[in-house]
Amino acid sequence: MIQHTLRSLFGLDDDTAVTGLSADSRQIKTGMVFAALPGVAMDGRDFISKAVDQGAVGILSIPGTKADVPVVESAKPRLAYARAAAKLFPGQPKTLVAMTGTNGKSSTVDFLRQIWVHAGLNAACFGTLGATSPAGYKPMTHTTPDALALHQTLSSLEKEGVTHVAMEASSHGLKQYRMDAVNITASGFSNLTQDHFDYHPSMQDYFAAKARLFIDLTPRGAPVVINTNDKYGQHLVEVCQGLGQDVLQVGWTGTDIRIDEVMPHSTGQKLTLIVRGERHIVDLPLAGEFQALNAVAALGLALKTGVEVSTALDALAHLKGVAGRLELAGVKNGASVYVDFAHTEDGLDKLLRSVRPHTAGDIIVVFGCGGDRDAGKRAKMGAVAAKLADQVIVTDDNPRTENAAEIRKAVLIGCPDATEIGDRAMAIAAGIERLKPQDCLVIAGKGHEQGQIVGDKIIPFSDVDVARGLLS
Ligand SMILES: CC(=O)N[C@H]1[C@@H](OP(=O)(O)OP(=O)(O)OC[C@H]2O[C@@H](n3ccc(=O)[nH]c3=O)[C@H](O)[C@@H]2O)O[C@H](CO)[C@@H](O)[C@@H]1O[C@H](C)C(=O)N[C@@H](C)C(=O)N[C@H](CCC(=O)O)C(=O)O
Ligand SMILES: Nc1ncnc2c1ncn2[C@@H]1O[C@H](COP(=O)(O)OP(=O)(O)OP(=O)(O)O)[C@@H](O)[C@H]1O
Ligand SMILES: N[C@H](CCC[C@H](N)C(=O)O)C(=O)O
Ligand SMILES: [Mg+2]
Repeated sequence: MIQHTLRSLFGLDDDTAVTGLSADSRQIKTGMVFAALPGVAMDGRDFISKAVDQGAVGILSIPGTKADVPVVESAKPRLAYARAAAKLFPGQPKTLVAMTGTNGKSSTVDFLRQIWVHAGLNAACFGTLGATSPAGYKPMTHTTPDALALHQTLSSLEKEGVTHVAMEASSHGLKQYRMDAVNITASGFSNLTQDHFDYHPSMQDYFAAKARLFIDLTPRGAPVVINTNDKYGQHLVEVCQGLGQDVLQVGWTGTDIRIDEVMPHSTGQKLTLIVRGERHIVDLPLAGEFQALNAVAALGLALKTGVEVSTALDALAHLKGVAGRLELAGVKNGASVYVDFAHTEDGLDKLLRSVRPHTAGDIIVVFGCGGDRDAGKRAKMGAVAAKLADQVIVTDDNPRTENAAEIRKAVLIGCPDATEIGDRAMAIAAGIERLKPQDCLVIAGKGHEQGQIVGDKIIPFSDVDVARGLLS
């Protein structure tokens, strides 16, 4: 089957034994087709001879590529690669929702999965946090996996019997055509704020990548759920209406699902929602404005994929928080310690505003910024921390290949009065040490992550485990 599919896809003769496809020469074995893709850091074409030595029987690449084996040329080889991946791993869950936006994707896809499960459906979600389905949990390396891994995942979920799946669409994934062969039923948009300027040359380019989900990948007439608080969301509403999509507007200003009132309390928030013109009160067991916004986006997507209003609202009242998103790590003499994944200026802003109504004393924040990522957000995150927290401790996130002290220095431009403690465990310890009974400590930036990336090594590290260890 694979043989025949690949042979016909790549126009190879009947005698050629074709065994698989990869875009990584290191994975090539006898009989495979090598997709030689020009990339960000390297050029796959530089590895063609190595791939052929290892047994590649065909090459997929851009026009003009030369090799000692047949070459299939494509002006968009990543698109051709994605289409080949979908043919190799056929089968996708019937209802497939893709969620995009700078912040809120992981939370929204998990909330949607929870609503579907509450409605009795065989549902899954995947992205930054890995894949969760009734069969269990599988880790993943990317928010939107490489096309081959993506179609492998979709195919195995469908074989498991999953009928409803929600996935995250990252701007990298969309720009690199990773999900162009995915059969999308509905899509969602949360917001667009500064991130990834190491990869996108401008906000326009970043928006254009996100907008591909709605313009190129979601079928005309399909439901799209958009948070209209966001100015890019408002623009996207016009674009999608122009294209004839079935637009559902949600959020504080949502015309279809509107958050009318929020009453924070000790264990969550009471939301008054106007859903299709009718008023409903939901006790959401999760704190924070951003979690309310993600919950209504998930609600919109659930309604558009066939869940009854009453069932979906009941599911919201039973929602479980997502790992590393405003996760309570513990309490010290009445002071709460939260771990969160805010790693953008807007995320940190929303996070710190979310804990304020629950904090009578000081908000102490411990955070840093990742290396080899958008350097422009560092001082801006520092400034937000200085503005909205009472005490700031700047520490290391994932320095990757950058000098950690230089990253901290860039953050400190925005919060010059902050305390600097490079060692993350020591910074968390200092934050806990400072806590008085009415205070709140927020450890931001790494959320669910189980390791700290230093150079090319991953050192085991979990904010929640470190905080719990220190609190016990
Ligand atoms: C910047 C970026 O998006 N890079 C992704 C991209 O790599 P690339 O093709 O540009 O890679 P490259 O290193 O320049 O190499 C070019 C080609 O040569 C090949 N190669 C390279 C070396 C070799 O020995 N042999 C070989 O064949 C590579 O496999 C690649 O096909 O395509 C690869 C395959 O899909 C991804 O694994 C890789 O993710 C890297 C590891 C990464 O860190 N990506 C992050 C930034 C990312 O994608 N993040 C997003 C968003 C996260 C968020 O939401 O905030 C995500 O979806 O995860
Ligand atoms: N709707 C939102 N608006 C603003 N900030 C949010 C929103 N939702 C989540 N956040 C903040 O962003 C962090 C990450 O949330 P989440 O993991 O859901 O986003 P994501 O879009 O999946 O991120 P990533 O790009 O890393 O995949 C949260 O911990 C929170 O601090
Ligand atoms: N998906 C995001 C996560 C950032 C998390 C933060 N801990 C960092 O390393 O910058 C990224 O890869 O940019
Ligand atoms: Mg995510």
